[in-house]
Amino acid sequence: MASHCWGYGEDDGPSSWHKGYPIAQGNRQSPVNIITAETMYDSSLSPLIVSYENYSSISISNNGCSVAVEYADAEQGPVIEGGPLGDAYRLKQFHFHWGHKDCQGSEHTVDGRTYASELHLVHWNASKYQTFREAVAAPDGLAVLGVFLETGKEHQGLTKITDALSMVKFKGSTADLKDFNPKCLLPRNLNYWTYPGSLTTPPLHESVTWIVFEEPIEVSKRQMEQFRMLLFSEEKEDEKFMENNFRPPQPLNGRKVCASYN
Ligand SMILES: CCCCCOc1ccc(S(N)(=O)=O)cc1
Ligand SMILES: [Zn+2]
Repeated sequence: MASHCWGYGEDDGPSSWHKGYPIAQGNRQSPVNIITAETMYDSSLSPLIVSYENYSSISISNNGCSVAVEYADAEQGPVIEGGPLGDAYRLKQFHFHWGHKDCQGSEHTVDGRTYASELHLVHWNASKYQTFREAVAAPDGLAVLGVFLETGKEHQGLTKITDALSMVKFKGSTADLKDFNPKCLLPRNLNYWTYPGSLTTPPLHESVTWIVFEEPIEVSKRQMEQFRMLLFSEEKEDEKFMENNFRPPQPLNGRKVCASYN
């Protein structure tokens, strides 16, 4: 499989990714099902420090498998540290995974429960590596914050994103999106689970320290519908709605999921 001919369809979906990316069958793949009774409270986990004050978002784009908001690569940019992290990790982009309907769409699951969507805030270890591309393949290269989305009341902060989706309907489209503060997308309670894993899309590098928040954020059904009007396809191609762009849970292979709270 040449690069970028993977997808979420019948023939190019997650069950066939191993043909082009053998690491798909590796021993620290993501996402996983988090079995809460088997998580381990780790008192040595310090609180997660989220320093998103100096954010400068640049654009929102449809890359054919999700919709992503990119951040400027600046020394004093938004970073996270603490928790399971030994270094400061800089925010590169955030994106979402969602379903055809509200009862499925998340990548991680909790005791088998799926959520309508899952937000990934992707950070790279700028203390140790020079670029994102270098970090993306290193075992301590990335840290991704996972936030579950469930349907309920409208998410005020998210409306700036959901109202911009119509501008990036087609694969390959990009629009300006300045000054979006990602902090508003985090849940109130920052209790989290953490475990060593991978990218959940090709190239599936085993380079991610996952930090998944227990508390979901609420978004409206209308906001979920706005994600589902995005297309996997380009302007000239047959219309294929972007939905069910999630990988199912992968084997833990003996990995322990640690909890930041007791
Ligand atoms: C060599 C360039 C790799 C670009 C791909 O980067 C990714 C892919 C997946 C994720 S996710 N769903 O695990 O958060 C985060 C970043
Ligand atoms: Zn993702």
